[in-house]
Amino acid sequence: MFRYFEKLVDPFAPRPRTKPPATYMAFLREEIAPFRRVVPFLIAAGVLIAAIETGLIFYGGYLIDVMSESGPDTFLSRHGFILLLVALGVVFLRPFAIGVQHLLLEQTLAGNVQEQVRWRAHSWLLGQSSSFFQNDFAGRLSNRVMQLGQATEDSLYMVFEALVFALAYIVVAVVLLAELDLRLAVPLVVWAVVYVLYVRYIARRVAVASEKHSDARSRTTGRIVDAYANIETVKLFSYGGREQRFALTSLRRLRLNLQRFLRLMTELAFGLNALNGLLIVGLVGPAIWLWLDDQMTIGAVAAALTLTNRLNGMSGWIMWIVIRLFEQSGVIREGLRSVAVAQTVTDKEDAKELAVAGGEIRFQNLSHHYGKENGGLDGIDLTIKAGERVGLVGRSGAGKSTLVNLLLRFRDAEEGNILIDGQDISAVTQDSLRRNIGMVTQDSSLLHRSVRANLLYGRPDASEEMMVAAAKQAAAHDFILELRDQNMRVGYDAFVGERGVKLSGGQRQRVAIARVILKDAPILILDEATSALDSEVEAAIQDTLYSVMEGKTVIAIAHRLSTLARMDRIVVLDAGRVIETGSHAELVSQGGLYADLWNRQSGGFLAST
Ligand SMILES: Nc1ncnc2c1ncn2[C@@H]1O[C@H](COP(=O)(O)OP(=O)(O)OP(=O)(O)O)[C@@H](O)[C@H]1O
Repeated sequence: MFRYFEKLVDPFAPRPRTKPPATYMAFLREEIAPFRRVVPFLIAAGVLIAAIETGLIFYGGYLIDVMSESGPDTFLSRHGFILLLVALGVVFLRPFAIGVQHLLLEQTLAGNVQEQVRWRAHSWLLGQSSSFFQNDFAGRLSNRVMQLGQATEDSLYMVFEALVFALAYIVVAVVLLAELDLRLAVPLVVWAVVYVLYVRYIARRVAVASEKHSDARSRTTGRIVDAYANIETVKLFSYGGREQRFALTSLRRLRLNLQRFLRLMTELAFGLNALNGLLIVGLVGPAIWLWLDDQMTIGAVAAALTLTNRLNGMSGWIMWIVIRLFEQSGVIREGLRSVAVAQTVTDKEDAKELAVAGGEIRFQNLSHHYGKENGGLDGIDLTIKAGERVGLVGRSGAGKSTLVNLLLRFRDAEEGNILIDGQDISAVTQDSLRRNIGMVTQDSSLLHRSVRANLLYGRPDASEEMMVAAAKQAAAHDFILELRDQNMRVGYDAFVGERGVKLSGGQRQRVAIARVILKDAPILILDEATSALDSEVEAAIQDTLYSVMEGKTVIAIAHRLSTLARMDRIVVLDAGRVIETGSHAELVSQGGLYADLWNRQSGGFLAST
């Protein structure tokens, strides 16, 4: 039975890739949408339970009156049947209604909506551009994704468990009181109105305080995660507890925000109880007065008394629920600041798959200044022929990585186009673009998964033999076989640590090279791909890389010019512009920047060619 209710909704069902709504209500509406079949039943169950509860109170008053009127002799014959019906209702109907309500609340709603929100938010964030992630803490983003799920679940749960019940309770209570005497319904209506206004006043302040508190919490998480993720830099440079002080500033702000929030709680406790005092006096007073005047029975007074007691207890609970609701609305708003952000690099609606025949790459009037006046790239016109191997050279900051990042569409260029085999990369799907490009970087980070999972990342369908062959080509097979992690997984099954930290830089680079060999994409980008290798391994891998380059279009970035020995052409960038292009020999004889850089590097391939 549980499983039936748990499976009523599929939280991971595919959905259109649109930006999550940025406002609180629209967001909740969207998240509740998959549950729309269930909502009427949830509301019906809440109303039924409230009607039974209030009905019982008034029935209690009625029972007192019947008992005092009829006495023990005639009580059962006059009233036995109704009593039996009520007893059956209490024993069967009430638990049944509450049971169904909770199956829908816990199994269907709470059990699914949290992960639904997180899954959707995470999927959306994965589609954000690199600059989005560069501008934020990974810790803060993940905190927001996790909190968003929790807060949404909490909010919807409270609405359907408590608010529906409370609303129905007060409406039924007003109706039944009016049945007894219209004058008794008036104080309850007045109280309910003042109560709602007061709750609104407090809750709004709670929402603001909660958003600030939640923001401070995410910021603190961001700082803490950032410190852990860069623990070596912290240890190297953070003398005299500087990092601790940095975290302390955040924690102080967090505490201040929490204190502001808690002040509201105290204010609330006082205001609420003052209001409840007025309800007790306002409802029971008139009831006694009506009884004195012989206009009301003892049973009715007893019912009014029980009702006020119950409302008294319930109002605190509801207030708490409403406060939590607004608190969670603050958390949701804060989360949406990261999650409901439009993606800047997106596939066009009619985006096609990139079809690579030869792999010609053409940069046309390409400029990108990272939103600034200058820096980055400035009017690049460059064509790399199909199958050509080009070495990209330039001083640090010349724009080499920018060019590659634009080619990979990690960002969209501010001006100009990039064409691969005549197809503008902004008009094809990002998946198909990146599927056709293999890349090894200076610091290829690996995912904290097994070596096998990392190798197969670019080609999940590769066979074991293909994978091992690629590892052997990259001179990685032998050291992989010797790997062992703390969970005693060995070889290709061993985990590599976050970002691959458990491997040496050279080992990481070899796994990255094996991964690219396995991926076998027609375009290859090598960004200081062998920089972490010792010269012996590097020489071996260079040979492998050259054989891998066969038939591919290659862009190789290197500071050590000797590694570009066998490139077809060298392109020199400076301050975001192409300033020289030609073969090594041509450029050396030109006596420009390249010749300058070359002369400063001792050794080199001139001797060996
Ligand atoms: N995310 C960014 N936001 C703003 N400016 C950036 C960003 N990345 C790079 N830049 C700027 O763009 C220019 C080119 O940087 P890029 O990283 O492309 O140079 P590079 O030639 O690859 O340098 P290196 O050889 O040191 O890796 C630099 O002035 C740099 O400050």
